[in-house]
Amino acid sequence: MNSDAKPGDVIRLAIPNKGRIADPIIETVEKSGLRIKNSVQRKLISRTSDPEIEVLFARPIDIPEFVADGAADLGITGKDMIMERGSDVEELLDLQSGNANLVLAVPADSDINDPKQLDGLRVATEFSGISKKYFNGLGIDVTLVPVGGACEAAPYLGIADAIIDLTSSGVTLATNNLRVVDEVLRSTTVLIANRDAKERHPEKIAELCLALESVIMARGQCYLMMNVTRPSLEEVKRELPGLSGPTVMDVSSDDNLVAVHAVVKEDHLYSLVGKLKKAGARDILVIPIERMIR
Ligand SMILES: Nc1ncnc2c1ncn2[C@@H]1O[C@H](COP(=O)(O)OP(=O)(O)OP(=O)(O)O)[C@@H](O)[C@H]1O
Ligand SMILES: O=P(O)(O)OC[C@H]1O[C@H](OP(=O)(O)OP(=O)(O)O)[C@H](O)[C@@H]1O
Ligand SMILES: [Mg+2]
Repeated sequence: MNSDAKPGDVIRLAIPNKGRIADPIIETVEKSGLRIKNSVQRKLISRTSDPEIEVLFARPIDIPEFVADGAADLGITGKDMIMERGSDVEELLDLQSGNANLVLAVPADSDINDPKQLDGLRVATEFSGISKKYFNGLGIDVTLVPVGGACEAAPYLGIADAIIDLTSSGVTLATNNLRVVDEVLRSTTVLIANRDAKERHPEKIAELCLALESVIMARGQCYLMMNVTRPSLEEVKRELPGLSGPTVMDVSSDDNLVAVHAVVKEDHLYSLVGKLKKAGARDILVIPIERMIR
């Protein structure tokens, strides 16, 4: 057995080795408590803080088939990669990151406003599998022009009348004077498994899902602690939405004082702290939340 061969009882999790979704995925996995031993060197196979789980670093587009054919038990990659490969895998969890839309776009001055107008025309794309299914579903016969990247140049170069490509900020489309005609797919990063892995390791997979979910739930939330005199309590509580209302505790050193704790959205904090102070709160502490399980 070579050094990278997987002993039977170890679960292999494939994650991206490069590209814009790689680091956010590694960060989420590490924040869940599963530390990756060689995440810097990006060795092919890396041990983790859980002796029963190892990580396989791979290209995002290869991860769906690695999971489907058993080279890995689990994987984290983009939904668009899974759809493009048409892999037989099960989605276990949406990591709610790596958001990208796969869109059909045409030159801004084109008279095409409906995909049906592309019948008999050419469409350049890196996503031939998804595009074929999309146009078949619409009953439209187009010529797909496969490209390996920089798809947005195709109409300008005269090799296609439209493109199907990813967009997130919209800068590439705008820069290349391209206009969206239809949305083909909304992609996020997802945790996937093959059926065999789900049957052999139900508890470990459930444990990993819960750990990852706790990181996702905690995103954008923070923990507030403050002291409030009893007469100000009602006014302070009115300012605190919280998950299930704030927690109020007696302060042993002072009968007139209570401690108030609450989970609040980080983006409410800027205006909230001033309102709480005005309502009578003091000694206000803001603490980041790493994980949250409802
Ligand atoms: N512009 C983008 N915005 C958001 N997500 C993107 C974008 N481009 C690619 N992705 C996502 O990154 C994942 C991997 O795609 P890909 O391998 O092309 O990565 P990349 O970051 O674009 O790297 P590369 O530089 O090799 O193109 C896919 O799931 C895809 O949805
Ligand atoms: O909406 P935006 O934020 O502008 O991103 C969209 C661009 O990102 C991807 O290209 P990438 O930069 O990954 O190059 P690639 O085509 O070689 O993958 C995609 O193919 C688009 O061209
Ligand atoms: Mg890319």
